[in-house]
Amino acid sequence: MTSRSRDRTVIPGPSYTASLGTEAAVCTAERREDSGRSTTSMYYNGQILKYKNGMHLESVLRSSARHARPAGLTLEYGTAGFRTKAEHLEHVMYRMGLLAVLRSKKTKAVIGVMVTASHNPEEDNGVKLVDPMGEMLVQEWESYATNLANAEEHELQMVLTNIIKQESISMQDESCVAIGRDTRPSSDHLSLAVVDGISALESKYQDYGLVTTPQLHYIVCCRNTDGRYGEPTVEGYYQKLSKAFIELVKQSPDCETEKKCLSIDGANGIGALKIKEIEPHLQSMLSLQLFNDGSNGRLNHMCGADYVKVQQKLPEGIDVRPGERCCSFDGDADRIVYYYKDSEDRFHLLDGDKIATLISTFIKELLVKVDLKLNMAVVQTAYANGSSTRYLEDVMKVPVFCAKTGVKHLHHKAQEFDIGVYFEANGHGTVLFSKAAEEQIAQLINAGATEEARKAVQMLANVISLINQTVGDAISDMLLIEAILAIKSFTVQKWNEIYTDLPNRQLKVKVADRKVIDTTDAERRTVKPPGLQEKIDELVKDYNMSRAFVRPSGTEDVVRVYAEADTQVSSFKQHKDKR
Ligand SMILES: CC(=O)N[C@H]1[C@@H](OP(=O)(O)O)O[C@H](CO)[C@@H](O)[C@@H]1O
Ligand SMILES: [Mg+2]
Repeated sequence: MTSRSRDRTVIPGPSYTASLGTEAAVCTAERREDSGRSTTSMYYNGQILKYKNGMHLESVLRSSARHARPAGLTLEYGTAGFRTKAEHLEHVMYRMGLLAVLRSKKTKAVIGVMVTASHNPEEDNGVKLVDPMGEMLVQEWESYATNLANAEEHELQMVLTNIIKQESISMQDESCVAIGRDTRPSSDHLSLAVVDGISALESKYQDYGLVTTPQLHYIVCCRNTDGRYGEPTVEGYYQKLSKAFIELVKQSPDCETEKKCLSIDGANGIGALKIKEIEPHLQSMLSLQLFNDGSNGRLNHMCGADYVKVQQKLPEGIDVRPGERCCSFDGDADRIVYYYKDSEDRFHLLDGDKIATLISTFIKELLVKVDLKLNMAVVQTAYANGSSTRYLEDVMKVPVFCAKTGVKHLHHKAQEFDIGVYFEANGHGTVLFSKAAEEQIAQLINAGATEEARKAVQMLANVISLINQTVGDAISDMLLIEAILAIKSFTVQKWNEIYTDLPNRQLKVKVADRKVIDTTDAERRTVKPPGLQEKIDELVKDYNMSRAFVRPSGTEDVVRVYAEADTQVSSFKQHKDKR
């Protein structure tokens, strides 16, 4: 455990010389211990490095000693940043504070740092960086993050210098970092380590405290667009979303007569806190019943979106009456799934695929009414239920694309269209509108030929305001879904009947080294180890409408196995055979 005292200035370790870089650019660090004093000099291609304003990154090393890296621990910036047991993450937090400052100087924009491990168990934690427009950290910087997190103490200055040089970062440029954290017991302490890293590089920062991941993404985007995306505060977020929601719901046929009711499983996390905050803004247009609000249960324990999706059953701690609409958030409120139980006590899940279908159908109908020819596509992952893909392509005539797991991949693909609807089956997703699409819609406001067209264009404009375009957002998605159901007078059962899911199973398998599995074709086929894909093909071919794949997880030390087929027995049998 490292000390948080601010007066420890001793850098442990012997004198050393170390080099890093390519032939063209070699960065060398040299440290001398002399009569108890330690000095570190940095050289770049043989030239001593001096940072203007006198910074030698010495203070970085001094503070770093307070957040020592556990020996032998190697981590990777994975699907959604770093994630592992919270007690192993202090050095990573400190170093991501450093990296966020460099990224901020490079982009000349506010960069976000979110401390969360999303759906992982309470004892885990993690961190992810948010880029200027509220997107995930650009992929090229992920390797910097990994190198920094894994650097030995004596390599730290060198790794930093290398990033500064490679990215031609001017250290005297201004920088600012926005920090957020979830409700895990470790998050408060770990976010202080982020602050320490930011402070070591003398950067500005703003700590937004307890926020959902999407709220931090929203704030970062607002800060970097001079408020054009909205007011950069949690209150601004509530106002923007609730205004758009109320406007939309007013368009529903029975808006005056029927109050919509929804039960929410808050996963005992940050989403529950934030639901309590937004509810008063909704002007009783929606009656929310909150369960697993964190007052006693453990975060994500037998509850939350991941539990419900993977286990395909009701979470604990929620009181469900037959036919009632319910939803679950995950631990950082960027995912949502819906469900209900029928009169025969059967559980029905409406996951990200059903959400993508509902939203894209609604938008397509509005586009037809407005007579706008915008190209719209749905982006899914290999985990999307085969029925949803077939329905979207064959019935809805919407093009569907498959991206690798992880929101950054889906987001990237969705940006290629005027309107890109992307959802992971687990309920993580949003809708992206291109600038051109937004402009065309804005121009049509009040210009519709008929009352119906005017209403439709207004609704499109409100959808744009309601959906969090920076990242998937449980609260924003929930409000959009509720508005659509109200406008279409859909019950949850009617929504569920749009298509019937193929029975499916998802399992986690612990193996010695998950990295031995390598995949291709958006993770739908394995290329390594040899022979594995052939075995899967052999098993799958005996079942109707069947599909199965395996891939190493990017957030947990497991291999994920997925199978679907025409009947529950078939999809389950494939799994058992594979084990
Ligand atoms: C099958 C599955 O649900 N995978 C999840 C999970 O990634 P893995 O790489 O599968 O561990 O966590 C990601 C981050 O939350 C999420 O984006 C993704 O969808
Ligand atoms: Mg999450």
